[in-house]
Amino acid sequence: QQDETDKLVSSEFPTGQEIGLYTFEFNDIPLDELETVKCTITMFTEANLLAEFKIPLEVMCRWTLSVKKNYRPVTYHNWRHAFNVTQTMFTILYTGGLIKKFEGLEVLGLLVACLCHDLDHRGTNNAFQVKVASPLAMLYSTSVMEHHHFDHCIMILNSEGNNIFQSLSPAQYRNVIKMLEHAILSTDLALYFKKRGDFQKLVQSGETEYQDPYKKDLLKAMMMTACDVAAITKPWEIQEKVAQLVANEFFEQGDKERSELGETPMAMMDREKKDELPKMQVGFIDAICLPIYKMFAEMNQKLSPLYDGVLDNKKHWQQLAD
Ligand SMILES: CCCCn1ccc(=O)c2c(N)nc(-c3ccccc3)cc21
Ligand SMILES: [Zn+2]
Repeated sequence: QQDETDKLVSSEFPTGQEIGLYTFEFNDIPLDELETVKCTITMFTEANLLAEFKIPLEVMCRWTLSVKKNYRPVTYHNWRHAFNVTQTMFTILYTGGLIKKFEGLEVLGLLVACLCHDLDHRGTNNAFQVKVASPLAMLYSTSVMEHHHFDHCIMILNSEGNNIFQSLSPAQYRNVIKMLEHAILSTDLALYFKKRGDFQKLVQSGETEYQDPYKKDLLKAMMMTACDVAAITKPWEIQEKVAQLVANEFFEQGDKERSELGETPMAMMDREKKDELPKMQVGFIDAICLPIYKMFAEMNQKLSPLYDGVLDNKKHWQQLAD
């Protein structure tokens, strides 16, 4: 652990421009693991967070390596998913123009929340935890996995030499931890459905400031969801690969439901219905994706590349479904 951190601290870091960090079409696939770690540190550096919050580079490197290590090598909900979600948040802020609505501490909270939002994911969803009465389901009654992801995030911050918040004042520390909990819990899609009606009203009312605490929290929650499913907005060559990863992880859960529970899994998780994937993709896009990216595009036209990306992918999936 120490030598890995030392090597990273003394290595060369790419600039955001060089690696396309500011584009919605960013593609992690050509990058190796070490490059994804360096890109993560470049995001925090170029957001001026290491300087503003006096985060020693060594602590930043050690913490980033710890976060990566605490993602399991599952098919979809792995380190690369967290890395991609974080890069999307970075681009929504800096290229999408939302940065001017937030203080530095909020930007720190949002990027840390993205990187940690699926920590220690087992490749199975909340319903599965409850069905198998997993230890996590015994701990938390709602948003089971999301509570665990937050808990795991705190555990890493409390580990020796991993506290990137070490220079924060007690008030700042309390504030950023509260923001982490809110942001990570809001990645439970069940909460997105509850909240998006209110966000829709806000966007339609022409709200542009989002400075009122309630409005700002609602915007942050919607930003977390927009980043969490952003793979659906990527160029088709990337989207079709990621969709297969998501489907395969669903199928692996379906296999467990058959073998461990003797249950027939829902269609989305039933590999025997894999030829229905294109139709299910269209359903997923219509139900979850188009609404949220349409709202963001209406809020700020600099965010329309996300909406355009989903529309393009819907066409591809529609053709495959016909
Ligand atoms: C755990 C939630 C994952 C949500 N998700 C995030 C990003 C994506 O790109 C995609 C995707 N392309 N497809 C699906 C999907 C697959 C099979 C049936 C229904 C939906 C989900 C998805
Ligand atoms: Zn996620």
